[in-house]
Amino acid sequence: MADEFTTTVYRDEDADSSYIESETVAVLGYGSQGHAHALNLHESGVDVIVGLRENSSSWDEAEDAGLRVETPDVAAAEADVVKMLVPDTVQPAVYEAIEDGLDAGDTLQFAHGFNIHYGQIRPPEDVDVTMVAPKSPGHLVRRTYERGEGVPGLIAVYQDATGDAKERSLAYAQAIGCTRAGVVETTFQEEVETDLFGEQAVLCGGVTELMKMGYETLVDAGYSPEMAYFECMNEMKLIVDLIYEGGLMGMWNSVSDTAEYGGLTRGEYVVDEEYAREGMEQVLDEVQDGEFAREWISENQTNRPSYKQLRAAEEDHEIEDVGGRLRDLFAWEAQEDADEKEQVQADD
Ligand SMILES: NC(=O)C1=CN([C@@H]2O[C@H](COP(=O)(O)OP(=O)(O)OC[C@H]3O[C@@H](n4cnc5c(N)ncnc54)[C@H](O)[C@@H]3O)[C@@H](O)[C@H]2O)C=CC1
Ligand SMILES: CC(=O)[C@](C)(O)C(=O)O
Ligand SMILES: [Mg+2]
Ligand SMILES: [Mg+2]
Repeated sequence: MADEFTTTVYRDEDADSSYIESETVAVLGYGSQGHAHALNLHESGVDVIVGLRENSSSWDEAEDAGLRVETPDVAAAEADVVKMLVPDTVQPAVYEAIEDGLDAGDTLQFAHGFNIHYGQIRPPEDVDVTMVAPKSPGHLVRRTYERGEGVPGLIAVYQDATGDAKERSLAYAQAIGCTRAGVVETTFQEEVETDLFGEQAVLCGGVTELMKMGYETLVDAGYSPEMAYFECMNEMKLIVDLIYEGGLMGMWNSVSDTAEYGGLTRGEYVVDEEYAREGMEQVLDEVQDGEFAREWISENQTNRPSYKQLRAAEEDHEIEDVGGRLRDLFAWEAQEDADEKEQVQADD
C-alpha cells in the first residue's frame, strides 16, 4: 500500500493567471462541457469566442449569455487557445476546418484525449497540445463554479512547443474553477484509458446494468415496480453521496448494520471475483489495444446503427417509464416543500 500520497494536487495558489488573462480562448462547442467552460472562463475575465456551426441551436443561447459566437474556423483563427469541446467523434472533421488558424505558439486543448491518443488528430509541432479535463459532467462544472466552488480536474501535456504548456494548462484550470477543488497531472494515455474504462465498466455501464437487473429481479418476483425503482435506482444517489463524502466506511457507517453485513456478504454473489473481474479486464484490454476506439470510429462512420438500437432499447426499458412518473411526483412534492419553506421564512 502506498505509504504516502505521491500525486501532486495543484490548487489556486499553484496557478498563474497571467498565462491566460491576455489570451483569447476559442471554445469549440457549447454542450455539456462547452457551455460550462465558456461561461466560467468569461466570468473569470478571459476573452472567449464560442465556435459553433451557423445553424447550431446553441448559437442564440450562447449570445444571450453575453458570449461572442463565430464559426469554428473564425474563432480558432483569432484565438491563442483552441479548446475542443465538440463530440469526440466530430473532432477530426472540426480540426480539419480550423487547423489553418493555428499559429506557432498557440494551444490546442482537449477535455478528453481520445483523438490525440488514437491518432485521429495529428497537430503541427509548433503548438502546445494539452488537456484540462474536469472529472465531472459539464453541468456540475458550471453549477459548482457559480457557487464559488469547483470540480476536480486533470491536466496533461502531450506537446510543449512553448515551454509553458503546463503553466498555461494550470491557468486555464484555474479560470474554469478546477483548481478550487484540486487538479492532478496525468498523461493523455492514462486519462483516455482510465476514463474509457471507468465509464464503461463502472460509472455508466456497470452501474446501470446492476440497476436494471436489480429492478427486473424484483418485478419478476412480483414486487411493485415503484418499490423496485426506489430500491434499485432512486436510492443509489443517496448511497453514492455518502461514499463521495466519506469513502466506503463513510457509507458503511451510515447505513444499518443489517445492510452492512448483507452488503459485505452478498455483494460478490452479484459482482463475483471470477466473471466480473474477467469482464473488467476484457473492457480494459479493448481500450488499451484500440479495439473499442476502432469500433466506435467505425460506428460513427456508418451512421451509428448499434448505438441507435441500444439507445432505443434503453429508452424503452420499463424503469424509465416508472422512474419518470415517480420523479415528476417527487419533484412536485419537493417543490411544494421548498415553496412552503420560503413562505415560512417570509412570515418570520
Ligand atoms: N460530457 C461530459 O461531462 C464530459 C465530456 N468530456 C469531453 O468533452 C468533449 C465535449 O463533450 P460534451 O460536452 O459531452 O459534448 P456535447 O455533445 O454535450 O456538446 C457538443 C457541442 O458541440 C457542438 N457541435 C457538434 N458538432 C459540431 C460541429 N461539427 N461543429 C461545431 N460544433 C459542433 C454541439 O452543438 C454541442 O454544442 C468531449 O471530448 C468529451 O469526451 C470530458 C469530460 C466530461
Ligand atoms: C462525465 C465523464 O467524465 C464521462 C463519463 O467520462 C464522459 O462524459 O465522457
Ligand atoms: Mg470521465
Ligand atoms: Mg468520458
